[in-house]
Amino acid sequence: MTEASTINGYTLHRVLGRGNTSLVRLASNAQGQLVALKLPHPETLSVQDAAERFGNEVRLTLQFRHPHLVRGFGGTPFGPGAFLAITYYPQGALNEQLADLPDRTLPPDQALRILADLASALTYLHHQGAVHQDVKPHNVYVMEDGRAALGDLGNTYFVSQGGKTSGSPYYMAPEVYQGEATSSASDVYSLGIMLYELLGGDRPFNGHTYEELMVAHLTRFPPSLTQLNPQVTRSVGRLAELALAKRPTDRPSADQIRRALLSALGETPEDEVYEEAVKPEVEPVRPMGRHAPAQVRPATPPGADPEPREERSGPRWNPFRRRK
Ligand SMILES: Nc1ncnc2c1ncn2[C@@H]1O[C@H](COP(=O)(O)OP(=O)(O)OP(=O)(O)O)[C@@H](O)[C@H]1O
Repeated sequence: MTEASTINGYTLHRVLGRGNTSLVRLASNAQGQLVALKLPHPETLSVQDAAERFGNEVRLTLQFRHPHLVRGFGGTPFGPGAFLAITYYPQGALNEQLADLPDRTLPPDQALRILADLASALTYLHHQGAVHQDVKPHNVYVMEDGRAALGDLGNTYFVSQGGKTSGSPYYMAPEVYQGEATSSASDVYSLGIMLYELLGGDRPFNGHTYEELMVAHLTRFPPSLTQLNPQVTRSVGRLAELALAKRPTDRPSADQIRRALLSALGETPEDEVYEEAVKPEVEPVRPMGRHAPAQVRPATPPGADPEPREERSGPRWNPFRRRK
């Protein structure tokens, strides 16, 4: 590397990836510890909505503490020096790991462990009064020991403060398609889609356009997971059905899912004890859309192909990219 390369005391190494919002670089701190450094694109900082989302991600990542939420080590939410230092996951995001598998399916116990970890992270967020809004493999990181962490808190909001509704069409709950605000139950639905996807090898609802996906989520019932994968037990198949209930009130809570998944792994679920959230040292970000009525901001504009054509052919193509 020839360019001068330190930012806020972190020495920059190679590029790990590039998302809609930021460039992600491998970096090391003064003690030589490797981290992933998220650096917002210049366009992110110049568009208010995107800049606020990045600031929100920095603030909440540093504030929340949970073993299955991506851990933040330091960051600056706003301005030209904005950055976020988080745990480095050598295997990249889960969608990238899945793309490398021949049939996109993990062995059941590995999938159940990842899902139980995500259910645990959601239980914590919901307990804090927050909604994640973007649960999907793109935002999940798995360590070599098989333990998972949920990341990308850019769209996370506290229910008491209100927030702009958003989501990714493949993972978005029926009521959100219908214009309702997101909730803990819509996060559970997104987890249900992942449950289906990780054990069944495909997402339960597909479509070429936003409308097709909306119709599928609102009206269709996918084949049972136990039919798709004989290794899936009836109780886990039933759990997926419940998590994908069309009515939010019919879905289990994240904690009920966590307990059921741990039982499926042969473990005895225990109550979770939470570390206190860290008091933010950074300037609080103005809650997004506080005064605005809940407004659906789907990842794909209505009528458009939900899978961005320009990236479809690449091996790292990611159909869940959020549009700015
Ligand atoms: N902690 C990490 N460890 C290793 N690789 C990472 C990490 N975070 C991100 N990456 C890599 O960088 C890519 C881009 O990250 P990410 O999707 O979080 O970017 P973003 O621009 O913040 O998100 P979005 O596209 O949703 O706005 C990921 O797909 C992954 O390959």
